[in-house]
Amino acid sequence: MSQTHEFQAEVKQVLDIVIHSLYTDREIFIRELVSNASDAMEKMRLTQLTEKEVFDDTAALEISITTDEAARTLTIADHGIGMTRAELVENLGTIAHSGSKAFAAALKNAGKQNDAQLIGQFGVGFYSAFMVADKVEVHTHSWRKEGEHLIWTSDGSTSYTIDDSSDQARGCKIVLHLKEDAAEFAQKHRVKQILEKYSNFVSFPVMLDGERVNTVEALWLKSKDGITDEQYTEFYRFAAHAFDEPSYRLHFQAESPIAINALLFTPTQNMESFGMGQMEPNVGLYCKKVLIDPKPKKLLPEWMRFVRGVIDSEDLPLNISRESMQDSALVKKLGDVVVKRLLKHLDKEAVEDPKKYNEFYSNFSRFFKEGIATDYTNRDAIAKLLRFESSMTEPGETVSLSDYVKRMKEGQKEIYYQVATSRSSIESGPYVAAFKAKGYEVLYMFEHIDEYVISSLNKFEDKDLKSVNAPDIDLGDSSEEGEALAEADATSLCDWIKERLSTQVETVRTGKRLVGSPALVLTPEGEMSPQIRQMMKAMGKDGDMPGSKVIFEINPRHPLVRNLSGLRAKDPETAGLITEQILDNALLSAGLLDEPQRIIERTQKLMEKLSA
Ligand SMILES: Nc1ncnc2c1ncn2[C@@H]1O[C@H](COP(=O)(O)OP(=O)(O)OP(=O)(O)O)[C@@H](O)[C@H]1O
Repeated sequence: MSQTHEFQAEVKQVLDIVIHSLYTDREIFIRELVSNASDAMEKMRLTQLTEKEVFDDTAALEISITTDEAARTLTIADHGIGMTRAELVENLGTIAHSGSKAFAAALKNAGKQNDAQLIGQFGVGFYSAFMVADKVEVHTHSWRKEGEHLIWTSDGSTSYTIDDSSDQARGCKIVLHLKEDAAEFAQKHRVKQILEKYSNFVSFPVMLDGERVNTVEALWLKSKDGITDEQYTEFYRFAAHAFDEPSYRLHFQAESPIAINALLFTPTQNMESFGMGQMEPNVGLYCKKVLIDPKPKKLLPEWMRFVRGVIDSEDLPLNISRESMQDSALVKKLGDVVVKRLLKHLDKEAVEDPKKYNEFYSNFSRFFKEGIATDYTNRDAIAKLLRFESSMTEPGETVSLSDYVKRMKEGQKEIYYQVATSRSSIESGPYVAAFKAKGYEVLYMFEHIDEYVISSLNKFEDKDLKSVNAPDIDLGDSSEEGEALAEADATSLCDWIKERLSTQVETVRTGKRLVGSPALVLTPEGEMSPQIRQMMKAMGKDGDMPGSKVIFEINPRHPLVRNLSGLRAKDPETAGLITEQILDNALLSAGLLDEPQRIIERTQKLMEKLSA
């Protein structure tokens, strides 16, 4: 029965670009199709361990590639799991997989001129066949006995058809009818040259026109000395279906507490930053070269989902089912060892080449912060990998918590930080000046989640992490010069302010930590901090937040405050307006000013008075 289906809209868009853009590196389609064939056979190998009823059970697990120059075709056949009718529709008619999803998302944000570049960055999996072919046939039979022999055909325009096929084998046979300008891919020597780059990573025989082109070897089991950087990169791209360069790699063997051969990579590009939702875990679990699970969920902690690669352990029982594997103590131990090694490795790399690490970190910091909040076991090691700007760094440069602690001043007991939207809002605000005056470094954090992350971390190397706007910080007397209000005057001014602003402030007091600014506000202990409030607001949850009162600290040395003390007897109305304005300025600096429009009216009044 012949059926015609329309491609999903996103697929049409992707295909349109694949077909029409002048992409220079077209040969990658072979890597994509061979890697799909290899994936399908890895899945088959697993299925055979648990399923008794398998169609065409004796078919050899190998990839056969055939070239036909006269017919201008290239055929890639495997005996993997194949596809049912529904799977054909789902897998080849919609954007189901991560690479193309990210590509489609990036397309939305990019101008037309970048299309070709974009394909280079993401890859489009199966659809890359249409870069070189004007017709693609997929003959397939699923491993399920009740499946049908089917042929999927398309010219890559708007639709595809599914017909019955006379082909009798399990798996997929993909026939590419090559475009005139892609005739080279029907030449055996050309295809061989391409296959040589990575066919050795395929753990099944790869046959080209009946001749074996690969020696099956698992790169991760080889000694590091015999592997070049190019081979590592090719492997990363092949195994992770990636198109970027790996940023870091870790290749190690260990015997105890458990036998491990691991080869791990971190990407350069953060796919989640393209607005395409969460990545799946992507480190395959093997036992003696046999894939047990391509995407094991509980092997590495969830926040490490950006890591790619392979973990192989001969201690794992081969017939372990995926479900019981996830809860196995052995797998947990395996994960623990690998995570520790990887965190240590990143820490070492970060110290050796801070510039490179900073670049990596700027793309992946979100994952590390998620790790701090969710991965209690590894929290301290992850904390070493965090980086922040600070009062002692140039804009854009960062410091680690370890370096912060190393350069803490004598007598300084805590690690100080401030969360705000930008460096300039921190530096023009009233909080940091007193810390700077004492020579204490303040970490600058620019994301709302930082507050939450830091409160989960709480301590680093036994030092408390403390926000500069915590109410209980005592820096001793500040070094600011200048005459202060007499204590009695200051107390009576505080009482007067408290009375006027009682709906907004809980306490009014003179503060020692103020340098150069007239006042600041602090959030009382136990109240929601400004950053958490903003986070709630951003999530639309501010409706049920109680309006909280603040602690208002005034600077008895500041001329404005000293003048105010006298003015309140002479001209209470102006003094009142000025006091309200000082409070609003302080609330604004703290990110707590909810009704900024009231400032306009008040400054208007003040200006009228001034100009009279
Ligand atoms: N040879 C094959 N045998 C069985 N299924 C296949 C084969 N080739 C492709 N598929 C199915 O089609 C889907 C889409 O393939 P495609 O290459 O576009 O993406 P992918 O390999 O899943 O994703 P990515 O390249 O991002 O890892 C695959 O996930 C798989 O389910």
